[in-house]
Amino acid sequence: MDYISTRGSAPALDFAGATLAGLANDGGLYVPREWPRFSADEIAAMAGLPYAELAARVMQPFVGDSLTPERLLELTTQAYGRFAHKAVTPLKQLDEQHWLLELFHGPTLAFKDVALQLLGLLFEEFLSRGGDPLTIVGATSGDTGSAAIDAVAGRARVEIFMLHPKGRVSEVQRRQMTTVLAPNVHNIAIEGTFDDAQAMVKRMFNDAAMTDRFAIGAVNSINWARLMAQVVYYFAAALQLGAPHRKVAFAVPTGNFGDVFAGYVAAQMGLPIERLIVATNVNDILHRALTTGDYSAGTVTPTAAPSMDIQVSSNFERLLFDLGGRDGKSLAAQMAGFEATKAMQLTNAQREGAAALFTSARADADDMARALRWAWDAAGELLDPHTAIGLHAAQVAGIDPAVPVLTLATAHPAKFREAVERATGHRPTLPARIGDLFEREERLVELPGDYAAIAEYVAARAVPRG
Ligand SMILES: Cc1ncc(COP(=O)(O)O)c(C=O)c1O
Ligand SMILES: N[C@@H](CCOP(=O)(O)O)C(=O)O
Repeated sequence: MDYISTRGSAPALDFAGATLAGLANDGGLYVPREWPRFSADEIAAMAGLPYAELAARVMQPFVGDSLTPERLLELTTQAYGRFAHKAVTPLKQLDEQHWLLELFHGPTLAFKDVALQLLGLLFEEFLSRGGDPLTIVGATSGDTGSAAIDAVAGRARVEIFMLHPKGRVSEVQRRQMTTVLAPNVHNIAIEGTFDDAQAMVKRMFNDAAMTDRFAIGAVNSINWARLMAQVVYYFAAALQLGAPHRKVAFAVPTGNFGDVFAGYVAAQMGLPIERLIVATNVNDILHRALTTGDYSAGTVTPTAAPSMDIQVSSNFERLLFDLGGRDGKSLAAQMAGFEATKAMQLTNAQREGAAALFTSARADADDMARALRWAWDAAGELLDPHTAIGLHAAQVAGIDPAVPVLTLATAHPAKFREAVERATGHRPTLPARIGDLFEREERLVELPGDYAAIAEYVAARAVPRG
């Protein structure tokens, strides 16, 4: 399997190359040249596999020759061995139609661990084969940061620089990043929003002054390997509810469009999915794009679901590429227009293609609080605010009552204790493994939201090529 850029002019790479490269050097995102497809019989044969085995089975076509099947299974076994639940991503039933797909049993209590625990091992594996040391530069609105740091802290030949928007992540989220004191971890709080941080990260991948000196790598979902690992839990969940003989729908709290794009990939691979419900908070660019075709970024409004306070959704580009006939040249022009004006219109093909599988809904603060209360009162479940937005969307999407709807529970409620307590009157407790988080020492620097300042900081601490 090789990987091509959504903007059509970067060199194609194999899986190991695309994993280490992160972003393509034409500014595009890597996608597999074609979607591998499983038959219904092949999917049926996956039922009952332990998670690590299912993961290796689903991911092998994407990995190609970069890892043997035996080595891939060793890595998935190691990655998912650190999860606190034996099923890794268990299901919980809320009522006759609605289910939670719990994705927060990893070390940092958010769905990001599912991919990043594996990605840390993939980096180690591919770097052990030679090449330059890796300088990871990432942006986080709260959860990617701690999951990526946990995955690479202390690993040889990797430095990680993680940018978060100062004051716009929860205290638990910040501490989960800043209390990791390994020398290869560098936390940077910037003035600005997640979008500002993400734009600076992407700029660094295209800054020859940096890329000539350093091998810049990505842990955000611009890195294809992130999404590949997330495809697995769509299979795991659907198989438990009767796939491939029965369709299910998924409601996905969405920001950077990575998680829900993984669902789209699962559908392309043959998993029967009724609908993918894109749930946004008031930062609703994706809801507007999917309902009206208008993809235009406004200013970011801080909410109680801060990890979704995003207006520029990186992975939407992957969807537009696929739905637009995989024409890199015309997508490059469309994205250049968006980068210049922060607005673009979807083409008819993109709109119609998206409408065939995606539905969307937007939740304001009241909708979110109502969903939190409903889950607590009706099912005795404390949700986190992001999951509550997903549940709201699941409940208003109008899915046929015969079709099970799974809401992706993307974070543990304890990461957002204040918001959960405000809505339900109940304060979730931190799981024992991070029970002492508030006693740990923090280390971070504060920098202006200015590319030159960030690049200078990284260049002074990263390990050069060679
Ligand atoms: C808890 C939580 N839910 C949902 C999302 C949105 O996921 P995505 O950016 O993949 O759309 C994020 C951040 O990415 C998150 O941290
Ligand atoms: N919500 C994310 C934002 C970054 O998204 P990513 O999936 O592209 O890494 C976060 O928590 O940091």
